[in-house]
Amino acid sequence: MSQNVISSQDAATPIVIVGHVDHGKSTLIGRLLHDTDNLQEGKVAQIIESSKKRGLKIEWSFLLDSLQIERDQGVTVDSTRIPFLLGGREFVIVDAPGHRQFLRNMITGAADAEAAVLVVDAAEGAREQTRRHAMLLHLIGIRHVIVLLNKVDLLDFDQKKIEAVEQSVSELLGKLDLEAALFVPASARDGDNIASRSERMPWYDGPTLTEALAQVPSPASRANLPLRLPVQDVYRFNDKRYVAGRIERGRVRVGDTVIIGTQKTPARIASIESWHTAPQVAAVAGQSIAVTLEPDVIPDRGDLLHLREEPPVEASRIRTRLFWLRQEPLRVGESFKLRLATAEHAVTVTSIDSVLNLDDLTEQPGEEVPAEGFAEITLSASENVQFDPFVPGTADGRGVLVDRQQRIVGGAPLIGPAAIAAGEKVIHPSASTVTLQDRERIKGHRGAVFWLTGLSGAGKSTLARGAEAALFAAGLDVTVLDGDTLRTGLCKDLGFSEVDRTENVRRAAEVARILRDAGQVVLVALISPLQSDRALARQIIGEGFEEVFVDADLSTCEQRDPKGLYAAARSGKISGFTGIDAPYEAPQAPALHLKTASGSAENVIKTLASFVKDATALSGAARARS
Ligand SMILES: Nc1ncnc2c1ncn2[C@@H]1O[C@H](COP(=O)(O)OS(=O)(=O)O)[C@@H](OP(=O)(O)O)[C@H]1O
Ligand SMILES: Nc1ncnc2c1ncn2[C@@H]1O[C@H](COP(=O)(O)OP(=O)(O)O)[C@@H](O)[C@H]1O
Repeated sequence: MSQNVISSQDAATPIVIVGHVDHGKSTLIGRLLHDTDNLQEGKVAQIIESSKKRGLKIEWSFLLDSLQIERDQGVTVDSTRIPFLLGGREFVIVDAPGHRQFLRNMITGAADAEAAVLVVDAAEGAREQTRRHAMLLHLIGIRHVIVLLNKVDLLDFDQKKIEAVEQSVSELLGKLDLEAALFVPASARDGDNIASRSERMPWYDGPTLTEALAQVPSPASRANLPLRLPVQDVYRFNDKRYVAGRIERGRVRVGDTVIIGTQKTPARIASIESWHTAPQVAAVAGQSIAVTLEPDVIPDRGDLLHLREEPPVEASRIRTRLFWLRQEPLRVGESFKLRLATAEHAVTVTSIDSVLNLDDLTEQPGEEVPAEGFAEITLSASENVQFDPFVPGTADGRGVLVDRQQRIVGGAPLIGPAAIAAGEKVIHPSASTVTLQDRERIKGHRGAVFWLTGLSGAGKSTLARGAEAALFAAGLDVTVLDGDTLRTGLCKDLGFSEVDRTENVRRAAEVARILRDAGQVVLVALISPLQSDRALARQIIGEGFEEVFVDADLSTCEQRDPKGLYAAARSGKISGFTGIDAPYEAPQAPALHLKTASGSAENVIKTLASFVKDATALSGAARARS
């Protein structure tokens, strides 16, 4: 390599350690760090001291408790990363506290590993979590699995017994389509076959754990992969235009012709520069550089620079794995930004293809992805997206979904282009480029839905219309969706059967959601008698749904009978009337409870209007921006 070629650093090899509770994971980590001389001075004394206090010999698992837990910012949770050196090679132990956190960390890139140690108590054999962890390793795409058969002292180091356990674990892994690279019989507590060969198992001639780790292939050198240089910034300096970015993979040389983004403009690399160095002739993966181009084309932030012969995948419909982080479930039709390296693309979820049940790890078709759910979905982008399909342990295809408030709502590794199946109903909802913040700034308040529920005659329409007038006068953009009004148009095909009422609620909720997304304050006045229907409305609307109980008892409503409907129901002229011969389920915990059986409507209208005003007020920071 010539002097003025910038080289990338060799990365540490991340190893994830998993195992059923009590099978000895923590003890193994403690023992491994100790036997490989990776413990800071004083740590061993500390462990001996705490073990003594509890009347134990040496309890290596105490080490984990005393190690500093690193919590990365953002989406990272409970990720413990412990660096250690083995024969001059750097490793990082990624501790996986529970399968959900493990999955979350792996998907969002917080814990990246290509190799795993699966700890199995040899006396107990594979247990439920062993199966789950193995399945997750398979799902994540971990290729190199070392099975540590721990606590073999409990089997008296007996070759036959140990080989029988090996056989049964091997069968289990086989069923999950996972193959163990190695089985190491060991006792983590005593140190047998961890960093030194056990004298108590002369029959075993395979590697110790540290020898097995040394055999784990190093992370592939990214410098030898096809060039990917995502544009981070374009700026002018001294009359020259510089295109800046970090080389994700591959290498670039002065004189190379690169292709820029989906517009596919070719340009020659005229020079390569980086901070505090003389101009370079070449640079490789891991380096942040600025290049000048000939001709002087202007790429956009997020454009991928690559070589013509080695293009990335390009697609607007993308099969995507998803780990869903938002509390409210994900549904088809929702729009997000897909953040991929420096690029951001507007995307919409066009289908939820399968949802993984985290309890039994079966994949099933699903209508929605629950919080912390794992699924395969199809994303459709408003333009072509360039990417390399997801590979564990690399930055490839590692998308993240971001909502309108710039919060990360899901890890979304991109798997590949999604084919259109024969007969499939293909929809491509478009995503708005007007942000919620823009709308709030213009309107001076938040969008939200206030869902008024109550018996016929309880006062829903009176209160909603009264509050509408007051709020409008106060400058709010407010709309009322009233049952009777909707039933003269959008819902005129619906009656009052349970199915029709559910559909009525669904349509009203969908309309309310659109209006809320447009920044409006929406007052919905529907009997919506069933809890389950109101739960559906809450789910459709998501954030900004407030349930308001308009509460008057049946006899008051019947006395009022403003439309003569109770009389008609009592005399049998209409059937299935709410409160008479159809159910009404009162809300259990409404955001606002308005009692309307006595007192004037005006006072209640004031209460409702002021509740709405408070709930839709912008925060100080948002007001300051507007
Ligand atoms: N069988 C039966 N049960 C209840 N209500 C009936 C029925 N038949 C007609 N109406 C009139 O329809 C209005 C209720 O419509 P909604 O759309 O609010 O009802 S629902 O949410 O679908 O249950 C309701 O209006 P409100 O009095 O404003 O609630 C009635 O005027
Ligand atoms: N405190 C109150 N709040 C709301 N309405 C009241 C109140 N007191 C009396 N009313 C009367 O009750 C009737 C409620 O009818 P309406 O608003 O159509 O109910 P709903 O839409 O729930 O069927 C109206 O005639 C209204 O004037």
